[in-house]
Amino acid sequence: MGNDPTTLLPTSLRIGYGEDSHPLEAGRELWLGGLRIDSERGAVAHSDGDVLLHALSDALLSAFALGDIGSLFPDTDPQWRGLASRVILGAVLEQVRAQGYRAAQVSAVVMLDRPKLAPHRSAIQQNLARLLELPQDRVGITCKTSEKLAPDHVQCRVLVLLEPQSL
Ligand SMILES: Nc1ccn([C@@H]2O[C@H](COP(=O)(O)O)[C@@H](O)[C@H]2O)c(=O)n1
Ligand SMILES: C[C@@]1(CO)OP(=O)(O)OP(=O)(O)OC[C@H]1O
Repeated sequence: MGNDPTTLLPTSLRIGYGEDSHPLEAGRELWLGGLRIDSERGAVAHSDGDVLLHALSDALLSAFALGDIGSLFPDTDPQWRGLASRVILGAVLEQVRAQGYRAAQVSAVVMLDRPKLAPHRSAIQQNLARLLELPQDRVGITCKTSEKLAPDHVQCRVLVLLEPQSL
């Protein structure tokens, strides 16, 4: 590896993992990855209930042991009611930048029985890539049904790899 400053030392990489889930209810909006998805039911939440942005934000915070989005935006605080989750992600990305890092790759699994998400995958991927300033092929989105094990919930798991801004 020598003294080449561009050499990628394994210890300079960070990894973060996050999860989120919300119950589904008729008359609520369904937000995923910063986009509103046409659906008969949406997430019951204090904010817009975007499980993908919540799990991603928690994964980014976890990479630096910075707590979780509930500590930054407590759901007991009325000022965060109806909060757009892109605001949460924006605040978290500021913290990531303050550590001298940026996202390098994201891998997300969204679990939802209905509606079908595959038709929205590319739009969600594109929006996440834009928010994270990443090429689209660095944002993987897997859509899964729960096989009717959790028909009344939307869930998400996210793994994120981070690299120093200096690379
Ligand atoms: N809400 C969803 C869930 C899944 N899909 C797509 O359906 C395929 C099969 O899903 P399984 O859970 O049975 O593995 C898979 O290709 C998913 O992309 C979907 O579009 N929307
Ligand atoms: C985002 C916050 C704050 O509005 O509330 P919710 O929308 O209920 O979502 P959750 O995933 O429980 O995350 C933490 C919260 O404090």
